[in-house]
Amino acid sequence: MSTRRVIVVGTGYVGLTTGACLASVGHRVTCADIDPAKIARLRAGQVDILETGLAELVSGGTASGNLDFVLGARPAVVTADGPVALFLCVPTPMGAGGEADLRAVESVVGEIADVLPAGSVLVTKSTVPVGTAARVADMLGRDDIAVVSNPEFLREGSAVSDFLNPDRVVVGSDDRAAAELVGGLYDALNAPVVVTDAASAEMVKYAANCYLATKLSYVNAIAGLCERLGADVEAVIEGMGHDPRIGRSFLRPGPGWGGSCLPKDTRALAQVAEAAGYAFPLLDAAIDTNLAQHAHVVAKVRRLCGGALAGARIGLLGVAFKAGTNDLRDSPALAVAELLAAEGAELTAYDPAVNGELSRLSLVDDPYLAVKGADVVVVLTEWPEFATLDWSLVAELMAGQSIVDTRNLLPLNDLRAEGLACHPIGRAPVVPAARSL
Ligand SMILES: NC(=O)c1ccc[n+]([C@@H]2O[C@H](COP(=O)([O-])OP(=O)(O)OC[C@H]3O[C@@H](n4cnc5c(N)ncnc54)[C@H](O)[C@@H]3O)[C@@H](O)[C@H]2O)c1
Ligand SMILES: O=c1ccn([C@@H]2O[C@H](COP(=O)(O)OP(=O)(O)O[C@H]3O[C@H](CO)[C@@H](O)[C@H](O)[C@H]3O)[C@@H](O)[C@H]2O)c(=O)[nH]1
Repeated sequence: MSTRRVIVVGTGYVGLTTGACLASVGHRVTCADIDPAKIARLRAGQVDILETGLAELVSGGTASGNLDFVLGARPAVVTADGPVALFLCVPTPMGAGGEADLRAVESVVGEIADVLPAGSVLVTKSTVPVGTAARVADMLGRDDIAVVSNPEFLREGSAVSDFLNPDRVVVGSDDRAAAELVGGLYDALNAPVVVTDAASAEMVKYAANCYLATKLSYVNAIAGLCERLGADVEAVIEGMGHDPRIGRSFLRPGPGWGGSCLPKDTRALAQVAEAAGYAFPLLDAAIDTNLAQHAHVVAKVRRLCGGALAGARIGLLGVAFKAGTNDLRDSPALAVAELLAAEGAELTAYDPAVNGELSRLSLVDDPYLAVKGADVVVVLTEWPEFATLDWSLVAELMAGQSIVDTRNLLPLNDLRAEGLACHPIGRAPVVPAARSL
């Protein structure tokens, strides 16, 4: 089987990064999307998402002739004059019962089934449950097309760098030659390539994301216990992280994990396990611990407001689900905001990457406007600039003195010096000498 062309369907975080990066290593790539406005903007070199280096790769690819943009998957496929590797990078959001909603995947497969050139490979890069490659092959009904699972592990905010420097490339298919062919598209990246069957490749993605989520729920639970017992989670992480079996990465406590992937993928695997009659209490507990972490942050704020949030003015620093992105999908900051608002708190928020309208809170374009008049300020996203605010000015602007730092980001002694009390996660509060809280 030979493949001359790459087509990427879906130009979001994964699709646009995949298309632009594959073009940058020499492949001839056409990116397709269902959204006409997005295609028009991409043709004009405009990239909507906040990803370092992506706009440059898009303009470089367009200029070199290696990258172009087409409205619709079918029109992109019919222009191909020979076999293609077609990457499905469409959304697989959480369905009503927690399951992965595969309607976009199925819709694209239906759209292209009869026009895919013989000898092509259909690659599922969207995160899809075990068995989807087999189902896609059934839907295609073509024995001249191979289906390969090639899950993606990039993180938002560092998508280009993650894609171009992957820890590994996973390709799975019941047609080994097709899997190797897709693995070969990544040759220029010099990454380890794991070649396996389709079901195992699909499982790798959920196993990895659910492991990461479980690791974070574990560290958040340890942080909660540290608060009760008078230990310092930062020292605990340092002590644990030296053990290479544990590692230092992905061990930061926070307001809970969120984003467009971990919440939906944990729920999807839990749903798959339940449907298979397989008890997976560890995964259920990781999800429940995460919801409890949002509530834990709210309880801290409530306590600092004297036991009731009704009418309290709360300043929020950060609404994105993590620093480096403007993505709000399943943001723990918004989950916390929602709970605070439900108890009657009045919320003003600032995020350096987010503007526009949000329900339940007033979004301002200056951190000092967010803290002005606040009884309590809560840091919810780890933007580095929050660590270097003018604490003297913050103290002057706030109505109260308490800051809840859910990312353990702030310079505790600088805050104390300005008369502010800082309440981190998993470690003792640092309060001004004259005050007792
Ligand atoms: N965001 C991440 O960090 C990340 C990382 C790894 C894997 N994934 C997985 O990759 C998949 C895509 O995620 P994303 O974050 O890139 O999504 P996204 O929402 O950013 O982008 C999806 C794109 O697909 C387009 N689309 C939807 N239906 C279409 C159709 N029928 N035809 C053509 N285009 C269509 C949308 O217009 C949109 O531009 C999901 O399965 C997700 O779980 C995401
Ligand atoms: O030590 C840490 C690391 C992360 N987080 C939080 O965990 C969530 C997820 O963060 P991250 O994994 O960096 O973001 P994503 O971009 O959603 O990436 C995850 O989800 C992607 C989509 O499946 C995968 O491809 C990536 O490998 C996987 O890391 C965010 O709310 C972070 O704030 C912490 O609280 N502490």
